[in-house]
Amino acid sequence: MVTTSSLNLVFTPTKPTSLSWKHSFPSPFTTANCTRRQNRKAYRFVVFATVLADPKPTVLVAEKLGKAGLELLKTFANVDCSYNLSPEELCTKISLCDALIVRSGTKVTREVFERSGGRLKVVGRAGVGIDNVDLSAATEHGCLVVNAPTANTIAAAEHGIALLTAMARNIAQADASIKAGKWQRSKYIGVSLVGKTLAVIGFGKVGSEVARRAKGLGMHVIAHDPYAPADRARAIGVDLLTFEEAISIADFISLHMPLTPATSKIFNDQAFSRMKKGVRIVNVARGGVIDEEALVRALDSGIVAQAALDVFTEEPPPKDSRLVLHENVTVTPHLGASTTEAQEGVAIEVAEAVIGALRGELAATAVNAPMVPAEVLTELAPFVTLSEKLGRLAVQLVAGGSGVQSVKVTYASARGPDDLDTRLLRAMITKGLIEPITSVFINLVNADFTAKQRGLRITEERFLLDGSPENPLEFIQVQIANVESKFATAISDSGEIKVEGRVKDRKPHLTKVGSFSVDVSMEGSLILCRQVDQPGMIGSVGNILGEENINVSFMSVGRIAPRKQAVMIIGVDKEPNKEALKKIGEIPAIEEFVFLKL
Ligand SMILES: NC(=O)C1=CN([C@@H]2O[C@H](COP(=O)(O)OP(=O)(O)OC[C@H]3O[C@@H](n4cnc5c(N)ncnc54)[C@H](O)[C@@H]3O)[C@@H](O)[C@H]2O)C=CC1
Ligand SMILES: O=C(O)C(=O)COP(=O)(O)O
Repeated sequence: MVTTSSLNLVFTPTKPTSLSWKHSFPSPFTTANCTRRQNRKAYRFVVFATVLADPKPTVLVAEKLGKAGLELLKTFANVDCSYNLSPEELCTKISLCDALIVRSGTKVTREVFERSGGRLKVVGRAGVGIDNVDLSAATEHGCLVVNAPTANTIAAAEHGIALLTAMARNIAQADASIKAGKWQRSKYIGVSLVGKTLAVIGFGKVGSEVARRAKGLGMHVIAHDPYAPADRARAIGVDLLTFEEAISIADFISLHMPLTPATSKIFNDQAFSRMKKGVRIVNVARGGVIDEEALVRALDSGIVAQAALDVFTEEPPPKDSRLVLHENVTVTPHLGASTTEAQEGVAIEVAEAVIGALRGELAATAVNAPMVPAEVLTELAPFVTLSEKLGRLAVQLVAGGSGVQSVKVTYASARGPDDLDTRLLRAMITKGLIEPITSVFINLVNADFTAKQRGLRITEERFLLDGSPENPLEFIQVQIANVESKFATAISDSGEIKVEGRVKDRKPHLTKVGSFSVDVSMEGSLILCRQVDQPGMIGSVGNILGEENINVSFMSVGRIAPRKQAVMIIGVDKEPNKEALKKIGEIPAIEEFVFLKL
């Protein structure tokens, strides 16, 4: 039977477990008018574990941002507002920045991430569409991308309705004509909206607000959105139809989907050929969802009677663009989000998200990382620390040249799989496994990507325990298969390096090494020894460390049986020098030992 005894020789108080990174950026949420935001239920999780050299991070604001957002940023960071940078100027500046804030006018390309030299930690998009940010490159570089998805919804919807009504009544054309000295009342006879069918393509935040408003104008509204829940549409009195059905029965079509490979040029010759002759189209989404040349053809042939466009494939569009100059086309220069209210809103939304991310927290607007709700995170916090330390410990037990390829993580919990989100834990185990052996910086954003790139296969297993699921987890076990260990004792009976940990008093504890049960708090550095169990062992090692003035923070001995093999784990405040380690190795009863940094 394996028994455990544990002995705390010198108690070293530990810092409370903190999920924010080790840098000490002050909280920006200290002024009275920010308390509402502070109290708002935010989603938070660990993103970065770097210590930034400058006490204040630098945020590059590359496009005009609302004043309230800038003020908020300035409470926390050095803010560099440099608008209209050329791509080369952006790439040059970026290596000096921890965060970048953009709107739709800046292309955040792979080169931007490459040239940042790893310093860029977060890109904030002060708006919804993130098609101007190379998300794959961001993820590969461990750079978080956040957006401001809610604050401009109403502005975009109102602009959609403004374009719809302006188009139907020829407002822009009539305005231009009267300013040119003409009075053409019969030329600008419009069409009525009441009773007409409007197809909303993309029934998300903006699309559903457009639908609501169009119903108020007496229109019959239908929608197409492959991912929208039918009950949400029903609640607004909108029928969800297929793309073909929706575009073929509509008198008006309003576009509100994101630009993705699937939606790129979805409005092409074929789509236009299915529409009712004389259909009218509004686009406040992205220019790229329309094949603009096909739209010109459809306008020329009369299939499309009118179009009202806020967005273009290329922005600004070429001065001689046939589409823009077409007499049946009304255009605005990407003004959907441009209201005073929306700009203040997105500025605050994005500033909060960027500050949160730089502080090691994250608002609910991460685009390239999973989100963990605040209450779940509070519960998981000590397990997050445990996960990273288990990974860090396990990989240091691997003998050089073994090549870690296959890692199995077992989560023992009384909770069902739906009640336990392990993405954060897996990311932190990955971080612990990879960071000690490379110069790669790992966070929740790039953990899975980096593991995959390095050929590291991490499988997860749940071990369902009986009993009350009060604690999210009972223990976590990390096993590395097909490797040699520099501490043979760490190899379990089934042949893998195995370490297991639990959380006690919200602190991570190592509770198993190989087949030996132990119990040590996982902090500082550890010396793991295998010896023949006999009196005086703790004293012998303690004396050697004492001579070197090394504080021992705790000790734990796990043994198979009295006077048989035992594992002794000693926590030390600093790394013993080579001489001291050699002396420990020379204690006759010690069969093997290893020094590990947590
Ligand atoms: N012109 C402007 O200034 C503004 C433009 N926008 C753009 O409007 C669009 C919508 O924004 P939100 O409503 O906030 O986003 P959202 O994410 O709430 O809604 C987008 C909807 O499109 C749907 N969708 C995805 N693929 C689709 C497909 N193939 N066909 C039909 N629907 C599809 C999604 O299921 C989702 O419901 C985005 O492209 C955004 O960038 C948003 C704000 C301002
Ligand atoms: O939020 C969006 O998706 C928009 O298109 C708004 O773009 P903007 O921030 O005005 O450049």
